[in-house]
Amino acid sequence: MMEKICVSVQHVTKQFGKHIVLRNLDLNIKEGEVFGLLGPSGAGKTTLVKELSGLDIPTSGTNIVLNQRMPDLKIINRIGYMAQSDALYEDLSAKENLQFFSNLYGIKGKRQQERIQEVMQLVDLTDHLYKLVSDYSGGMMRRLSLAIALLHEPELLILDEPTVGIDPVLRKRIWDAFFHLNKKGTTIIVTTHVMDEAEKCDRLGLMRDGSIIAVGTPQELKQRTRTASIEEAFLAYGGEGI
Ligand SMILES: Nc1ncnc2c1ncn2[C@@H]1O[C@H](COP(=O)(O)OP(=O)(O)OP(=O)(O)O)[C@@H](O)[C@H]1O
Repeated sequence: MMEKICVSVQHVTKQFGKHIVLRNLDLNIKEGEVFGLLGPSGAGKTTLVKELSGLDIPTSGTNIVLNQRMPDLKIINRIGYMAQSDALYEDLSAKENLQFFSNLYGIKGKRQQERIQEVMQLVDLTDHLYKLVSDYSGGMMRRLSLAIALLHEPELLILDEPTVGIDPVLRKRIWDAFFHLNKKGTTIIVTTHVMDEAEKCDRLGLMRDGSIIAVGTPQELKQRTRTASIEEAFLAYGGEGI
């Protein structure tokens, strides 16, 4: 079977003034995979996923997402993006936040009510639907952000450190939700520092200092470097530790 490409990063460079943040990156992400971007703080992960989400543009090179050159408004509607910091209206309830974003996506009426129920169930916040977001804990806010990213049933879900500040039990629950969506066909790109999360990905791109230093399944990366863990593999590829 021919594997379809969901994301193609082609010779992408990003500079902020003299500072080169992405160095001539090339990367293909396949449809239906869970792809992890792993690297230390400052490696350029957020910069890359922002471009893939259509929120930023490269200085040079091309990002193709779902067969279109980004940024592209039609494609943005087919992507769910969860940023590192939560973009929520804290003086509104969770439900009002969900309604607001549903309206932005053009999800209305009965369908809106159904989707709100579905996504809140998925992130296990059904009991807190009417609570003001200002009364939510940090972990609850992260889950609400995830629920919002899922409202319009995106084909591609881009998650920037989705489980930061979330305890292990909830982290597992959130990853279960990712796998559930992935089984139904959603492609997932996730940035992480967390090794056990990296191990859960189908493939990983190891990033350091604006470059992708290796790509492969967790198994491949360990085998190629004859190491026992992703962390050691990262070091063997010339990473400086995460
Ligand atoms: N708007 C900006 N202007 C100037 N420099 C920026 C800007 N955005 C990012 N950078 C720089 O780009 C580099 C890469 O940042 P980026 O957030 O992409 O890294 P990261 O791998 O996602 O790190 P983290 O895990 O901490 O989020 C950093 O050195 C950062 O300071």
